[in-house]
Amino acid sequence: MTAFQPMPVTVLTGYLGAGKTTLLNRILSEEHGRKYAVIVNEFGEVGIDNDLVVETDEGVFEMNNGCICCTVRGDLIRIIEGLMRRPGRFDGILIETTGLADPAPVAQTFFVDQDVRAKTRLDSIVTVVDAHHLLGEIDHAHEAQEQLAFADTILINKADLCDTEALDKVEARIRRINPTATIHRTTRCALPLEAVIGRGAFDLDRILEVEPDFLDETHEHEHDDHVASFSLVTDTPLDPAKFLPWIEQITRAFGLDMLRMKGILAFENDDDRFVVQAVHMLLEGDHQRPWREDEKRVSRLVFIGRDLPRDVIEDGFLRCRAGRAAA
Ligand SMILES: Nc1nc2c(ncn2[C@@H]2O[C@H](COP(=O)(O)OP(=O)(O)OP(=O)(O)O)[C@@H](O)[C@H]2O)c(=O)[nH]1
Repeated sequence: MTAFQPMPVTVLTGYLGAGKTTLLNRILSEEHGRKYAVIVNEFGEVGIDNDLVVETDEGVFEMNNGCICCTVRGDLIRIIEGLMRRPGRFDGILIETTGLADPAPVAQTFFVDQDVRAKTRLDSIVTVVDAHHLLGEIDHAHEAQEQLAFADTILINKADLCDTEALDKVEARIRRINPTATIHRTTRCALPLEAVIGRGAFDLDRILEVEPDFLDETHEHEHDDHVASFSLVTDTPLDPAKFLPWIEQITRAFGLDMLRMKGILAFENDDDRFVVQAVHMLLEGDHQRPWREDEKRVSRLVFIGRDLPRDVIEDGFLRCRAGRAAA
């Protein structure tokens, strides 16, 4: 009989659009012979992330009812307890938090809840950074600072968008917040998996230095009240000739305040799902995979930003439906 081994848990965090899902998909796609249970939490009423994560044997557990660090901690505990009743099915748990989550309460769950604590071991908090946007954001985004302070491993991602001098500046800023974490520079989160998984890197003593009340359950934190999310949904197919120029225009016009946009779209006369994403003004779009027979061809877009004009954006979006007059 083998001795009981607590289940290793890796928390993937990082500000909006930094590359957490990209890293998660890399971990899940690599040939390593291990199986991971995945928990994804996102900010916004319409779940999109679940659809952007590659297929896994165990499925993806979604928590969309709020921020993982606030209202859904009870859900997190229940999901983990449920997973622990399926021993032998997987080798580790990966948790992707929303870009607006403070990782402290997530990490705290693995120490203050007796049951979870007995069965799991927090292996590492990995923080992904958008090298292109970090310096513009960090002073306004309290969550981004917390995510860096709590990390034991940091990926300075999107290195392809910066020169060495800019990356050095980003690294210097990160070091002011976290002098000890292991830092890697990456493009599309490409790095050997051993750099992020199974390192036993989480160090409670260091965390208690950063946050002396870490183990105190009443620990409070605040979110930026101006950051809000809304979702747009339609089951009428969209006309790409209208939608693509419109979304480019929206991204240009509102890019400064638009922290994140992502969507899964059904275009007219197109059997493939189209995924569109933006982080501020950087926009990407591509076909993903064919719509399945049993899937409703619904277009969903989620916007997260500071004081974005929902009515203007919604009006423009609805005008992109096939057969409607353009804006
Ligand atoms: N140029 C460039 N783009 C990247 C890189 N890594 C990720 N992206 C793109 O950045 C966008 C956000 O990536 P995600 O992996 O979805 O980021 P995320 O942190 O999961 O985003 P949220 O969970 O929505 O906050 C996508 O359009 C990616 O294709 C990179 O290294 N370079």
